[in-house]
Amino acid sequence: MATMKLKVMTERLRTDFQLSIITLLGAAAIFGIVPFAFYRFLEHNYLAGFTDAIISLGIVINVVYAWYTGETERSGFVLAVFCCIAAVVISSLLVNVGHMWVYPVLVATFFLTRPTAAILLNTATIVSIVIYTTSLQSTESLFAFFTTCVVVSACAFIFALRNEHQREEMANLARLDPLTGARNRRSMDDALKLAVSTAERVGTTYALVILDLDYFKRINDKHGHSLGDDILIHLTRLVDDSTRQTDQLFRFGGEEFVLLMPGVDLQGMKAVVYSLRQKIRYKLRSPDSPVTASFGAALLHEGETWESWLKRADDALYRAKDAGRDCIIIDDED
Ligand SMILES: Nc1nc2c(ncn2[C@@H]2O[C@H](COP(=O)(O)OP(=O)(O)OP(=O)(O)O)[C@@H](O)[C@H]2O)c(=O)[nH]1
Repeated sequence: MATMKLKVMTERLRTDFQLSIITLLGAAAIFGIVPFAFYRFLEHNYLAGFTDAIISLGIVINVVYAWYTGETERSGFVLAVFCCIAAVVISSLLVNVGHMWVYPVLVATFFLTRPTAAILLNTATIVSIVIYTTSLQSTESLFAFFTTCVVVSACAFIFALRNEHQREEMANLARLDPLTGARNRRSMDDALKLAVSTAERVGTTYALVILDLDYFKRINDKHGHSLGDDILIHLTRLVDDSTRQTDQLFRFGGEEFVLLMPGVDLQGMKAVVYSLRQKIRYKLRSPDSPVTASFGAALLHEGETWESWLKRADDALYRAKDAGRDCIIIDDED
């Protein structure tokens, strides 16, 4: 049981970047601040000791909240605000050393919350410390403090931005087909599962269309793979431009695509499929002939699993191929 829980926690840390950052910064803050809280009490500086204790408690509550609710965005923002306030309070309480705590806080804000919010929080923190702290009296020390804070914030900003960009790219690589930019098979499985659970919960209707280009092997063999690739890319654009923003296109296999459409009934599904067939016929061309596609379509039935829904659409596609290609079979019309 304990091993199972540990496994789940490790998996959450591995897959949820924001949660791992909140936990890591939380742990670092606790290990860094708690010894100081004891030290302040021992030297009878009770105000600073209580402040350190309250800061540690606030951080722990925030980390627990993030783990318990999964609301890491809100928790990260609250933690960033809390750490900034703590840095200002500690700077004004501990003359000479207090303002040193601001540096890790200025870095942490960029990892806890969005860049714009972090910039605003850092600016407010730096200005408040310059106003309230008594240890920065000379113009030189004020200037040095201000400059180092800006340099630290700028470095953290650039690093956090690059990090976010790389994470987005990696997420896209895991989700998208590299040739066409359509979503890949893995995200299709997730989307179909989500569609089935949404239909059960709120009763949304869903349509599924599988389309497969006809005699694509001949096009490849006759005109080369790179022309085949261009046709696949063009097809993806054509379907994207012809469908709603809420519709999702997935590359199911080589020249086979799946279109998932929420909020669509039988008439709506037929209208989309017939119009797609026309557009493919007239807009996709190999050098010597038009390109055509066969379609299998099915509406999601009540209580049905996503696997059986996909199979009905796939069976309809096979019947469309058997019927001579360039053909549409709607499963729900049988
Ligand atoms: N250019 C290109 N071709 C691909 C890609 N993926 C798969 N294919 C080709 O798609 C062709 C699919 O051939 P088949 O499964 O026989 O299908 P088909 O020729 O379209 O015949 P029907 O579907 O029965 O009409 C094969 O020649 C594959 O090499 C790709 O990414 N790019």
